[in-house]
Amino acid sequence: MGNLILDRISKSYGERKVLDGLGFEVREGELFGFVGSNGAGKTTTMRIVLGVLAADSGTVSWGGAPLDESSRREIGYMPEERGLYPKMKVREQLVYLARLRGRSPQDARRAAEEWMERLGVAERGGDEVEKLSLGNQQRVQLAAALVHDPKILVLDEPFSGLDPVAVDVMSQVLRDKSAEGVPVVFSSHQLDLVERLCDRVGIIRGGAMVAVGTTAELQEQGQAKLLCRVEGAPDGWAETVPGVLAREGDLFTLAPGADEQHLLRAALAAGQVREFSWRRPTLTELFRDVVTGDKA
Ligand SMILES: Nc1ncnc2c1ncn2[C@@H]1O[C@H](COP(=O)(O)OP(=O)(O)OP(=O)(O)O)[C@@H](O)[C@H]1O
Repeated sequence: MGNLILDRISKSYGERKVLDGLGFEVREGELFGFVGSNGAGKTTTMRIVLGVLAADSGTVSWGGAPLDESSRREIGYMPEERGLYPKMKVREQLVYLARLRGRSPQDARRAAEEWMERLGVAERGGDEVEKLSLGNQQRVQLAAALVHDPKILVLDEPFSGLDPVAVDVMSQVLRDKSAEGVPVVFSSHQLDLVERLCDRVGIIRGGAMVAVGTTAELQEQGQAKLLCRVEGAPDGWAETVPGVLAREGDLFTLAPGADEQHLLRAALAAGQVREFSWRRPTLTELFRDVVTGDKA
């Protein structure tokens, strides 16, 4: 196995620089969430890892050696523009893809059956891909990424459009693959899911990584807020409390070093205090801060 390392990747389309010295590492056995706004460069990055696109500069290595044609065969890839043959039957297609990556006919057939079963599309094995619903096509697409027993997984928005049951199935498969030691990187706009699932998260903005770490590490960098819920308080009760910088509903942002006891005392004086606790920012809040530039 080994770590997947992207180092100072740059890529321009004509005059337009899309990736600007991007670097990050997906460790073996790690589930890494790759997030960023539309057009930030996620798909471009993944296609460079795959070798479908060439970077202008920078390197991609795995286990200490640059990725080459042979090591790229060990990647399981789920492209954003799903790449199945619509007229080919599900089972045939999976066997074909596994064979293409060098698996024996028996291994390819066995793996196709196993993954169809695991991903809940076994009864559709004899159907043409185009006859499946989009969500089921996506399950087949994941099977296609897994059928050759990849040592690296790169998945472009694997969760988009899936129903909650399929999200759970997909999540468990990714967890299991990473538990086997495979570095798994996937992009997603579903940040609650990324927060729940990933060991580490990288946020890309303007073609560069602006934050990388575990959710807890990123939360350390974000500003904690105070949740203060008071019943029966008049509007504007907190307006003159020292140290309060901003308020959104029951959430208060305090000035650095401000004493939260001022707010508590004011709240007790204003009404019935039902909740009073510090709250770390969610990944969605951190993401907003980072992509709008507040913490970049
Ligand atoms: N073949 C191309 N020619 C010119 N520009 C391109 C090409 N492919 C992508 N781009 C541009 O590169 C930028 C990055 O695109 P990319 O698809 O990598 O973003 P993304 O982060 O995957 O976005 P999304 O979340 O919307 O999928 C975009 O501005 C896009 O318009």
